[in-house]
Amino acid sequence: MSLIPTLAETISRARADLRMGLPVALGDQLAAAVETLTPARLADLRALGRPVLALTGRRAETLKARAYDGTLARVILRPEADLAWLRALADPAGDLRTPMKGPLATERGGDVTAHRAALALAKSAQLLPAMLVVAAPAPEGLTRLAPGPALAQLATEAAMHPVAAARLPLMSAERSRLHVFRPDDGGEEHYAIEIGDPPRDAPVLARLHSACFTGDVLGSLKCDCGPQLQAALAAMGQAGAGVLLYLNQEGRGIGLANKMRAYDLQNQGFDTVEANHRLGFEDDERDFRIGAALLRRLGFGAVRLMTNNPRKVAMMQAHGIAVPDRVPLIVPRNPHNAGYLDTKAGKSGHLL
Ligand SMILES: Nc1nc2c(ncn2[C@@H]2O[C@H](COP(=O)(O)OP(=O)(O)OP(=O)(O)O)[C@@H](O)[C@H]2O)c(=O)[nH]1
Ligand SMILES: [Zn+2]
Repeated sequence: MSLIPTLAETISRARADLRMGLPVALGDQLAAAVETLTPARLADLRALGRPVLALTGRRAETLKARAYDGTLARVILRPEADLAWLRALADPAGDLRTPMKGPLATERGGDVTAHRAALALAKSAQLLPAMLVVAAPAPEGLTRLAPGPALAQLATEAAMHPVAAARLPLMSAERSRLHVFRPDDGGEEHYAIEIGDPPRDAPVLARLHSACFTGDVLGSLKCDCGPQLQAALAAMGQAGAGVLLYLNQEGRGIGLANKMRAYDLQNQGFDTVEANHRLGFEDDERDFRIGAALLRRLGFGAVRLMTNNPRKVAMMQAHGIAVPDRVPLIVPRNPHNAGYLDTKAGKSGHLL
């Protein structure tokens, strides 16, 4: 029956629920995001059973909590644990000011599929990956998911559909078209800027640009995104042909709010990679299959990829796009981005 939501559609609802502060049912567990939880909902969840706080292994490492499940830790709540305590475990902003939150006891053994699904959902909703999970039947009206299939679906590539396209003359290239793509799972829209009329049977000059509101729009000096965006468009304009994908994966996939949390940690002395880890994220949470899918949808099978990031090259190749050529995209350093560029070169393997 086509009017019943599909698994992908139900996941989209679950994302929206978590962002609103509503718990979702994952099999026989209820899961709520600590970031959006209210005192009333915390009290009601506690009344249903014995909740644990699911954290990523990254966050657990900073908190010195044992992650018995590898990339996941389940912190046991003490009787006096309140929302402020949970928030302090979820959000590293106050780690240096109030370092002693523990010692934290963590659970071992048992099935953690629901906890893993809960953390994957939090990340895909661009919330802090800290989820309160309690074994309890779902009250009427909550979104329900089977945790195993939900996890598998989250790892599945959403089909991207072209929605609209129009001519858009740019300063760097007058003959340009902007295409808008929409995934079938209610996720973010992404854009392709096609410059000139690149032939489909030859490698196209291409850039996979990840959204950076601060760099692209505001001209932030902290990163190299704005100048890279302009330089890529200028090079394509000069060459007379190219394709720039503008992927809405702000902050390497963690979203602008979490990126600002990461910047706050960077102001406390951590580098860009450490900041992501302290928040509970991997250094790069982007899904590069989207870029490959868009290139394919536009008819391109081979690219001359403008990037300094060898991972992007490897990801394109792994997802069926040939990369016969890598074109470096070096932009000027300034006192604010020097540390960031050094970390990308030193820790993330960028060729700068
Ligand atoms: N989490 C996080 N994201 C950042 C930070 N600085 C910039 N970004 C994001 O990083 C992304 C920029 O990466 P890109 O320039 O597309 O790619 P790259 O991996 O640096 O590789 P290149 O192709 O060589 O530029 C954007 O989504 C930015 O919002 C940071 O300190 N923390
Ligand atoms: Zn940036």
